[in-house]
Amino acid sequence: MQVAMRNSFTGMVDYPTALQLILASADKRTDQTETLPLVQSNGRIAAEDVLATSDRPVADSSAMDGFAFVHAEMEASLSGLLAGGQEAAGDMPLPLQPGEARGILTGARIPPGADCVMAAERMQLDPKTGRVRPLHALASRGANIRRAGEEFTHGTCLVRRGQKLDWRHIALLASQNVRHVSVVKSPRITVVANGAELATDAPDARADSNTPMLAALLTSAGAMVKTHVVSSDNALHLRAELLSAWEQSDILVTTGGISVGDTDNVLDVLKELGAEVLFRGVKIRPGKPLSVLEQGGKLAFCLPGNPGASAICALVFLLPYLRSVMGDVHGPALIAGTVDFDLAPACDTTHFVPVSCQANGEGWRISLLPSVGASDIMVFTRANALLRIDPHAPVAVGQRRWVIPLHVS
Ligand SMILES: Nc1nc2c(c(=O)[nH]1)N[C@H]1C(S)=C(S)[C@@H](COP(=O)(O)OP(=O)(O)OC[C@H]3O[C@@H](n4cnc5c(N)ncnc54)[C@H](O)[C@@H]3O)O[C@H]1N2
Ligand code: MOO
Repeated sequence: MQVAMRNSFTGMVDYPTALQLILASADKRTDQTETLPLVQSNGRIAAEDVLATSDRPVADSSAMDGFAFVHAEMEASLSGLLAGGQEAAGDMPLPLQPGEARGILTGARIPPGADCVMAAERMQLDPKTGRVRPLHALASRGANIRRAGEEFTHGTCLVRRGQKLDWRHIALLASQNVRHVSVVKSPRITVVANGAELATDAPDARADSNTPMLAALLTSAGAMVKTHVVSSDNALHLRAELLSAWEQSDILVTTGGISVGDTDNVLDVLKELGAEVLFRGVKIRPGKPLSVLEQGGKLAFCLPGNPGASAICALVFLLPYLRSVMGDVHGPALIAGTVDFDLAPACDTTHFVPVSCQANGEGWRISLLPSVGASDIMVFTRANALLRIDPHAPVAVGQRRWVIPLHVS
């Protein structure tokens, strides 16, 4: 006779269904915004479009240190044009005088009338006459002039709502004198680990690696993270911690205690607290026990205790949910490479395999790494990507596959 188990995995969903259910309940937080000084917005999601308030360059300007002049005058003059003063970036030049070649530095506004700039080293100055002319050929009309608005014009959208901001956007916005930006508020996540083995004085104590791991991963993805360890298998202790954690956060994450063992209390405790099961178990490996519950629009992600399984569930379910609630319109950039191994998934199960993805001259080569399975965290320090292998889609040497980078930013 089969041993009866609590909370068995009888109604597991497949990977696409689990992801769909999670994303469907992502309550967009893009209406919850805050305004930050520009430099503090690094890594945050823009809450609104930001438009250019001026052309860039703001006026025709020089691309070289040299001389600005009228092309037709220089072409017509054998002895060259009279060297005038010098314009630097920040000056507001007066119009060019007839017959004048005005000294000019890179970035300076072109004096009205000038239509050509030549680099100083391509010109010669006669010290006796004070005239300059090209050393060799005359540059073409319009040469070395950056045209007003050639990079972008007033009103151009510089940053779209939903863009994750980094140094590139910060530079662009700073160039427009933007001092503050409106960004989406970071979701508050509480991660609660549980298990009597996590008590330092347990007879066979184990270190908690899941809360530091998840805190790092989720912080990198833009969340504000708190962690708690319930180092006991007592359901009442867990209940008290989960109740306060859920009240104080937008997303609850638990690790451990979600399988079918006698001390796996997480599912029952959350149900007791009024949560409804979105799904119980997913046909994936590792990470099968992953269960997600919902209460009042908030989700609880119950990740398996096995550290490798916990990491993979966080990467493939929790991060997409987090990005979605933050209104992040760009997912992680996937990498395409060529696989150098064969691997057949168990039927009806989606596998997630840490892989090494190395450049080999022809592109990326995706290699399998030795791993002891769901408890393995060492493998993630050797791997740099995750390969998804769908049911009935075995991997074979030479295939092109997409992988998810492990680096989260
Ligand atoms: N009869 C069955 N047993 C198990 C099944 C099943 O279907 N039937 N599923 C297995 C799978 S798959 C997984 S994964 C694990 C997950 O179990 P739990 O989520 O309940 O995790 P625990 O039992 O609490 O711990 C498992 C393992 O992970 C270690 N752990 C737990 N928390 C942490 C932490 N914070 N940091 C580091 N390591 C942690 C714990 O010490 C255990 O070694 O269940 C299988 N069993
Ligand atoms: O899937 Mo569990 O996640 O094998 O350890």
